[in-house]
Amino acid sequence: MAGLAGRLARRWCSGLLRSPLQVPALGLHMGGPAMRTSQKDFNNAVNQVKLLKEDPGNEVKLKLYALYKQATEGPCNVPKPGVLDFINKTKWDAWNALGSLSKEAARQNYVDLVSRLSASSESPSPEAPAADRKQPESDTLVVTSEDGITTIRLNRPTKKNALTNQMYHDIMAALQAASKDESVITVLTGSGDYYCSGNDLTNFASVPPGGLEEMARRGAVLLRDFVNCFIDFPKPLVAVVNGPAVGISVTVLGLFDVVYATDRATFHTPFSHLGQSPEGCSSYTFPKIMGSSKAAEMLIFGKKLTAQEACAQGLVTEVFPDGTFQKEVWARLKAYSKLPPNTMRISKQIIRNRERETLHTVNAEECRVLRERWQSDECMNAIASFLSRKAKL
Ligand SMILES: CCCCCC/C=C/C(=O)SCCNC(=O)CCNC(=O)[C@H](O)C(C)(C)COP(=O)(O)OP(=O)(O)OC[C@H]1O[C@@H](n2cnc3c(N)ncnc32)[C@H](O)[C@@H]1OP(=O)(O)O
Repeated sequence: MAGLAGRLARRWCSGLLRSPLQVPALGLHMGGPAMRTSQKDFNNAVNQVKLLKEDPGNEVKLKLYALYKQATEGPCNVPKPGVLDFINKTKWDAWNALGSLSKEAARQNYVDLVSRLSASSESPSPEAPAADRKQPESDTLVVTSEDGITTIRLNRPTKKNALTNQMYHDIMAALQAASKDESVITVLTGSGDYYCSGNDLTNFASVPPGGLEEMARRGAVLLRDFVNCFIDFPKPLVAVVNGPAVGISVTVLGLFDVVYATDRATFHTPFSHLGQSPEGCSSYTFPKIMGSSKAAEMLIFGKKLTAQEACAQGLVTEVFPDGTFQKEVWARLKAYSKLPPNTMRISKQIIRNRERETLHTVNAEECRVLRERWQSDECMNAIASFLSRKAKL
């Protein structure tokens, strides 16, 4: 929860430490019983925050904000912002979470926190980076090439490998590079216990100046380009599904040549729960792979399949016991990578080329429909529910 709150708060937090306008004025009545922390200590701490050498990160800034409000105004006493007012709601939640903490205790906590921050900013420890420091975007995707196999690894395990907008771009770039490199097989897999939890729902949290309409337009362009990269990928493409898969990470599987899954994996396309509609060409590939009624159960009703069920439906090529999954799969892929590369590429083309145009048409149509869905109340309410932690799959 705190991690998500911090992310949502990034925009307003970014200037909090520097701009006095964003820190409410002091000079409040701070009287009352004997206090361990004087008003002077508190005022000093407020000034000290602005002089910190290192950005303490959004989580900490949110904590500082909440303690400041509690110390100066007491328990949260303003109406809760609407669910779609993500930023103010995040701030309100942080303040409200302090409950009936006294002004004195809040002031003390604020001063203690600032003193810890000042100490650590004086002697930074490279071995112990701040837990909430943002990783460089490039770390969320790791691309390696070995034994004729290029592996694209989703590397955001703490967020179940949810796909940020940056990751969509990075995956497209990685696929472009893999299509031209020396490797013969390309693999997509995930780090940690999940394969991928689908689109990062906070992608929808920062609405650009053009409003919801512009956000939906941009999303549709990005989605179309992303899926096109899978449709046009020229070499054998293998998914090594190391855990549960959700949303777009499931739908594009219909565009892979082979899908290996651990028996821990599940396959879930909860579009109706999210007020969204199918993408990744699944409206075409899933009925073709598993028949229209099984596809409907997944894509309309959001039925989650086990790995064995997905294999029985033809979406997964083979399921492996989790304990031996990595060993067995990589041994097999290494053996396949010794096969003649041109022959494999040509075989893929003859299997896929016939329907390539159809897939592009399907992709464009799915993106057009989604663009409308993203502007619907059903969709916005579902996303707001997830972001405010009321809903989870
Ligand atoms: C260019 C745009 C293209 C869009 C294409 C359209 C794509 C559509 C889709 O992909 S639809 C599917 C969207 N995904 C979801 O709805 C999944 C939402 N996540 C969950 O329901 C759950 O997190 C879970 C079931 C995947 C895992 O539950 P659990 O094991 O209990 O873990 P946590 O919920 O505690 O998750 C840990 C941490 O990760 C964050 N997180 C997980 N998934 C997402 C996500 N999809 N978007 C954003 N954040 C996600 C979760 O919030 C936790 O964060 P925290 O530690 O609280 O900060």
